[in-house]
Amino acid sequence: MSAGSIIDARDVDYTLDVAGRPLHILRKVSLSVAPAEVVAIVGPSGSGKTSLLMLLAGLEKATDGQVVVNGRDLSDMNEDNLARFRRHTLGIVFQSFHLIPSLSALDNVGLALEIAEPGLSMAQVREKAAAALAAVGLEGRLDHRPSALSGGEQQRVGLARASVANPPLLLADEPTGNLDQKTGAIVVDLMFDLARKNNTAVVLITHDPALAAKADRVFTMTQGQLTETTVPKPATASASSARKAPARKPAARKPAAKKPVSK
Ligand SMILES: Nc1ncnc2c1ncn2[C@@H]1O[C@H](COP(=O)(O)OP(=O)(O)OP(=O)(O)O)[C@@H](O)[C@H]1O
Repeated sequence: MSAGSIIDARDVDYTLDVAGRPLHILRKVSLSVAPAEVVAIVGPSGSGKTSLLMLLAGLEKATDGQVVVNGRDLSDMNEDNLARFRRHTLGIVFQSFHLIPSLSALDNVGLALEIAEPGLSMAQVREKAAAALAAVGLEGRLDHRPSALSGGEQQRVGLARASVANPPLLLADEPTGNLDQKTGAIVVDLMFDLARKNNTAVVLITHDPALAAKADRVFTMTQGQLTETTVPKPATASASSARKAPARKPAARKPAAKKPVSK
């Protein structure tokens, strides 16, 4: 395993038992991501991208191989430890935002922070949540509920919520899937800028090669196999791959009738 990686997945197989037959979703997938590195995964629908993200989040277990995130081998962890790991290590950005409709933008973000850092006072929670929303340009929308926000604004709230506890890793599954192209590009720029400023690693899943090209490295998933892709950098992309990752402190999808095939 590479020393100091935020993600080190090695030879990961993920096979489901569907109606008594094995469905091989991931085959010998390996992925190593450095702290503060921004990577994108593209690939056709059904190729296994979301499944890989689920394994990295500890929401599904690999059938074979090893998934190590932030130094923790996820296959060894029970549900309590996995929940704790997720609270302190991950921010997740979803395609359909998943904001709580009855709560304001501030409270959506504040609630996530309270869960991640239960020791904070209400004043600290409000202050940090407001700062996270200001960091995504929503300082004027703190009291707005999701229904009063545009799609792009809702996804910015989702981004503020995912990053408010300053996790070392952001996982984003098609975060622009419900946005028009221009708004999607703005949200991805914001996500990558924020991650680079906070030294947060990102795994972005996207269908859009132009968005993927903004990442430090791009991978392609094809029929459950992951390969690194050489992508010419757009002239305006930040050259963050040249940046030295500084030391930092460590910090859902188809519910399904399925069960992993045991090794
Ligand atoms: N719970 C499940 N039961 C049966 N098949 C599943 C289940 N979850 C995933 N699959 C299958 O596994 C394959 C990979 O799915 P996955 O969602 O990981 O692909 P994806 O690349 O993220 O696709 P998309 O881009 O459309 O979201 C697909 O063929 C999918 O139908």
